[in-house]
Amino acid sequence: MQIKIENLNKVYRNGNYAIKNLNLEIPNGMFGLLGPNGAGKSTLMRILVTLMKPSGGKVLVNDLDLAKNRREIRAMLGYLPQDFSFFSKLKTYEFLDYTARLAGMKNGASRKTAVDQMLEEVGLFEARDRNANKLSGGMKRRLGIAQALINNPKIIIVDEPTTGLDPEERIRFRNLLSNISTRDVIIILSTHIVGDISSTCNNMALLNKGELAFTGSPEQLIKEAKGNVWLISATETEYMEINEKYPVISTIPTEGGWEVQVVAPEINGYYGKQIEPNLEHAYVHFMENKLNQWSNS
Ligand SMILES: Nc1ncnc2c1ncn2[C@@H]1O[C@H](COP(=O)(O)OP(=O)(O)OP(=O)(O)O)[C@@H](O)[C@H]1O
Repeated sequence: MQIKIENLNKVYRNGNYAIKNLNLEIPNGMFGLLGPNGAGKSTLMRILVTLMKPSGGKVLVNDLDLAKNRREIRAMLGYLPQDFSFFSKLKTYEFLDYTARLAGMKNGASRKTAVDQMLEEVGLFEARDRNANKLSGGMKRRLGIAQALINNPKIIIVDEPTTGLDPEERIRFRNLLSNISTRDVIIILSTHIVGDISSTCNNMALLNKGELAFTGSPEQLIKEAKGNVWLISATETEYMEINEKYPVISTIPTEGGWEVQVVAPEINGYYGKQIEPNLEHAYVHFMENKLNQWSNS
């Protein structure tokens, strides 16, 4: 599977320019779409799932054109929207059975098998008789992914899937997606949570104000931050100054002061050492430096 996005633009009726000349290739596997609020992630997702037409440009899925082959492409899609909700009166298995019917699975016996298998896969089989609205937040998200997967989609699009989940459920959800990504599918994971991408995605894109700021592997983005992450041993007063001067990633109290992680090319006058960047550092480095440089130029 491959998605090719060419010169994509989206201007909303009120003049908001949500996607600007976007060119992007999305290969098989798990693809992370990262960007701050308002970057254009949801707009791009909505275009990809055919809920919205772009103002200009092209999207190709393998050799199919999204503008001309909407029905064929729809049949390949599974979508978990950010604000996923379901009919409260239905039991968990009833809800999934209903979505399977909507997806065109007409045969009752094979639909039942598919529903049971899917409930098993997302770890909801034991909860199948529970009302869907009584499930925990994490279980609801898993039911959301189950409805997106029920018709064996080739392209799975999940928008901010881990928002509101506790750490354990977040890891579980990521692992579930990772398992599925080993098949011949594309999973696009849109998020502003860097941790969701670092642990699962082989490729990613960084969007900012509707424009592509970076695309490549998370490792490539991390490489760009090398030499720009510091661990400073600071006194209380120094810590206050540092907080004003640099983006602080984390602080740990020590005896008589603080250990402060910052992203900066140099730390004039402070006592510290360089440390290996992770994706969170790299994201902050990129947003602080490159994007500020661009907007100033
Ligand atoms: N229906 C709409 N009408 C007008 N402008 C919109 C509409 N939906 C989104 N926008 C604007 O388009 C831009 C991109 O929004 P979008 O929701 O795609 O970003 P996002 O990256 O998904 O952000 P978030 O994480 O906050 O959902 C923003 O400036 C937003 O205000």
